[in-house]
Amino acid sequence: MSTNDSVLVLKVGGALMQCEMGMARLMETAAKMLSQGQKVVLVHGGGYLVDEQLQVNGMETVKLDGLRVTPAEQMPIVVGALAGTSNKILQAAAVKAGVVAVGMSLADGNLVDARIKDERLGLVGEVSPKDGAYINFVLAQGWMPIVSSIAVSATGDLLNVNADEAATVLAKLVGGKLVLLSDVSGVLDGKGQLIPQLNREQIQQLVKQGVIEKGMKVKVEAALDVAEQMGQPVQVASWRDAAQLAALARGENIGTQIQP
Ligand SMILES: Nc1ncnc2c1ncn2[C@@H]1O[C@H](COP(=O)(O)OP(=O)(O)O)[C@@H](O)[C@H]1O
Ligand SMILES: CC(=O)N[C@@H](CCC(=O)OP(=O)(O)O)C(=O)O
Repeated sequence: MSTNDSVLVLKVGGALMQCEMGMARLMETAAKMLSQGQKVVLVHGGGYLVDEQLQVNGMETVKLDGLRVTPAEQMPIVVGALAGTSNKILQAAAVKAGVVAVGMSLADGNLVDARIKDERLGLVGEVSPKDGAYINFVLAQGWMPIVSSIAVSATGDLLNVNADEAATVLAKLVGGKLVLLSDVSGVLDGKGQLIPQLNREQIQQLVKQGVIEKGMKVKVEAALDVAEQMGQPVQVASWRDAAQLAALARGENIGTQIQP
């Protein structure tokens, strides 16, 4: 697959939407990159907001290996929190920073193929890249797509896709460089120290030891899939860290490099 260095696919975790300052800093970084001609796709999660909304509605959060078990009765809440509230909160922050943002989901413009991932997870989707025309059109205007991880299957079911997996598929679709920004500075070792680089073997070892778990396990496995398929490192870093964002804007590597 060809790689176009001028597209950066940035994924942000849901905790960002609870931090005004974090959103402002991220959008200022995006505005700077866009003004330099860098194309940016922003993919977002919103797991925290989904948890909160489920609780308010008297429903339970159940996760299997970092993925939300999504029964049909929870779907309206999941879609509202991700494709609605989270997407629009980020769009508002983008507009405030002077970025022209186009809010969308994986269901728009034939971007992906989506199917049920595993019956045990309910309406959780697995996606693969399909047609880049829509997102490439948006990018060609100098606009920033802000993409939620809600997809629709060929049979018309709404599906909940893990946002790290959504970001990997969009990175493959646009041939972009992938950076996964979470609330931790990167992948941490058993002592809480940042690990600068990881390959498949090291990841398997750390997962086995229980050092990499839950959401970070999903993230690192998604990153490894892209790194191996595209033959380029994927970065796992933090949106909280102003120095990392500044380095990102300068085109430097930040956080943990997941190596092909
Ligand atoms: N080895 C690890 N290094 C860093 N974080 C880890 C590790 N293992 C588990 N985690 C957890 O993974 C979380 C990040 O994954 P997740 O919550 O899915 O992030 P996001 O919502 O930002 O995508 C961290 O906040 C941390 O609690
Ligand atoms: C299937 C699945 O787990 N979907 C995720 C989608 C949101 C997400 O991934 O949010 P973060 O990036 O904030 O974790 C969920 O429902 O929480």
